[in-house]
Amino acid sequence: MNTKKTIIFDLDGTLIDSLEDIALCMNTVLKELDLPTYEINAYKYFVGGGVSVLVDNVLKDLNVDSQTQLKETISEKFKEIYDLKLHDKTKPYEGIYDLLDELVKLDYKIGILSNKPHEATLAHVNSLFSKYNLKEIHGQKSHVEKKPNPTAAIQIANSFNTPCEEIYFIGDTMIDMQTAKNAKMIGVGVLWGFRDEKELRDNGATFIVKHPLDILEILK
Ligand SMILES: O=C(O)COP(=O)(O)O
Repeated sequence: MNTKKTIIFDLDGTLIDSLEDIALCMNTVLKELDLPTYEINAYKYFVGGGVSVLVDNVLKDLNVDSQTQLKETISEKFKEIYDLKLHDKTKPYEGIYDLLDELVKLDYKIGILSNKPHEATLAHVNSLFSKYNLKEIHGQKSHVEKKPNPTAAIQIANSFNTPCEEIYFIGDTMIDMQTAKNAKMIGVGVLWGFRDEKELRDNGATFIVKHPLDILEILK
């Protein structure tokens, strides 16, 4: 029987499908500033590294002066609009509630670690997952290095009093698989999110799953 009973989930692209709301908010900002916008699917490759990487990605093909100032303006406006919006399109992926129900029944300790700003992470988790009463929910905080730096993942392991080697880290991008590797956790790459199997395997995924409930098979 498996004695490993702790799981850390990434948020965007793993627990929740947030792509459209992120894309709509960023496109609103870009339009406001008379900059080119992007198709929703392009954002699959822009998201994962936090807001600053998202902004770098939307700016990378533009030959604009004073990028730093522009970057700051876009980041601020994006955070403002994203915080205000009701995120009506953001939903857990099909099968996520069933998975969490099972994990709670099996007495798993569950944490969430996102590169989404901390306040937005809390807001989403509180609105969509409050019934699970999760104790370790962490977004990007100014004083903690973001993923793939392992610091926050290791802090969660310490709070749960579980050795890192026994923790499953579930995510949908290379950033998550690198975080798992850097924290010496077991990386599980999911294929319903923003990236493909090759990226997840190339970045150290120990397991790959196609549906949330497949995770239960790994835990057996
Ligand atoms: O908002 C982001 O860039 C990433 O968020 P995630 O870490 O939950 O995937």
